Amino acid sequence: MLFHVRMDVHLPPDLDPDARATLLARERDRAVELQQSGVWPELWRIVGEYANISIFDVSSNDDLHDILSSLPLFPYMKIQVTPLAQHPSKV
Ligand SMILES: O=C(O)CC1=CCC(=O)O1
Repeated sequence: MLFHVRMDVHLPPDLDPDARATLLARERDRAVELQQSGVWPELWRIVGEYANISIFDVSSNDDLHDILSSLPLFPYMKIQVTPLAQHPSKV
């Protein structure tokens, strides 16, 4: 099952710089792990925003929820999920 996911990151402005760096490194490691496993085939920065557009390829809604909530930045992101289906005109 494919899902289009938009993640908007809202880190607290007063977050300790070391804690911020550690959090972002953990997020990157987890994102790389999920990309290498094949469940996160697309990850794009939205120009001019601290946000991304991603495609996830997972087995269920629950699987996607578990994956998104495993992200270290999950507490600091607004996430919008759009389930995708086949388009009849796609060649
Ligand atoms: O920077 C972002 O868009 C949030 C994020 C998701 C995966 C990652 O490495 O950063």
